[in-house]
Amino acid sequence: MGQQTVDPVIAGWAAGFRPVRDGEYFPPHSPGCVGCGPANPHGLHLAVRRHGEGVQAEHTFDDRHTGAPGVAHGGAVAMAFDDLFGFLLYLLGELAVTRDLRVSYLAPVRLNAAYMLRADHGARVGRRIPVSAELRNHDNVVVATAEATFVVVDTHHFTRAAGR
Ligand SMILES: CCCCCCCCCC(=O)SCCNC(=O)CCNC(=O)[C@H](O)C(C)(C)COP(=O)(O)OP(=O)(O)OC[C@H]1O[C@@H](n2cnc3c(N)ncnc32)[C@H](O)[C@@H]1OP(=O)(O)O
Repeated sequence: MGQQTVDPVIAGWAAGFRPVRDGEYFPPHSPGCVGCGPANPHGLHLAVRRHGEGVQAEHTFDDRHTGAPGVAHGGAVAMAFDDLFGFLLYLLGELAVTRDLRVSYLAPVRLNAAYMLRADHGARVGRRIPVSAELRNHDNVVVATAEATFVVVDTHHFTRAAGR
């Protein structure tokens, strides 16, 4: 590393994740994370908690994430899923990144309405971790689903990506 400064967020990930009890909220990936960071004014501000061996979040998309009038942009919905998957890593104790993400949009996701997100992981195979998630409306109807493959990386992946 020499004289280079290690990003404190990456250093924190490298130090490992603290245990989180069932029902407890996780810390954000970073203060500026567009999915969950409280300091990002453009972000979703997802608040994610442990639910058994999975994770869940209540979320309301707002006008900042408009696609068609009154409807959440599909990219914003995909971002919510992708960020939610990132919290499964806290449970797994692995550093990993999204290699692919497939979203099925089954019904429009309305703005300013509460939804429930839930994600679970499968068993790691090689460096691959399969994950899946659902988005349900207040009537408990599934309006979108997602599947992704996360690939396990080491901290150098993030320091390289950050140009450090
Ligand atoms: C706590 C940490 C929180 C982090 C923040 C979370 C935020 C939310 C999640 C994100 O937004 S992550 C950011 C978006 N993703 C990226 O920026 C990743 C960009 N891609 C890469 O850097 C590389 O492609 C990657 C590190 C993922 C893989 O490159 P490698 O050269 O290291 O691996 P390789 O391509 O050889 O494939 C690794 C494994 O994945 C498998 N694989 C590759 N593509 C696949 C595919 N499409 N489907 C299934 N498996 C696949 C491949 O067969 C192999 O399996 P095995 O290890 O079992 O042999």
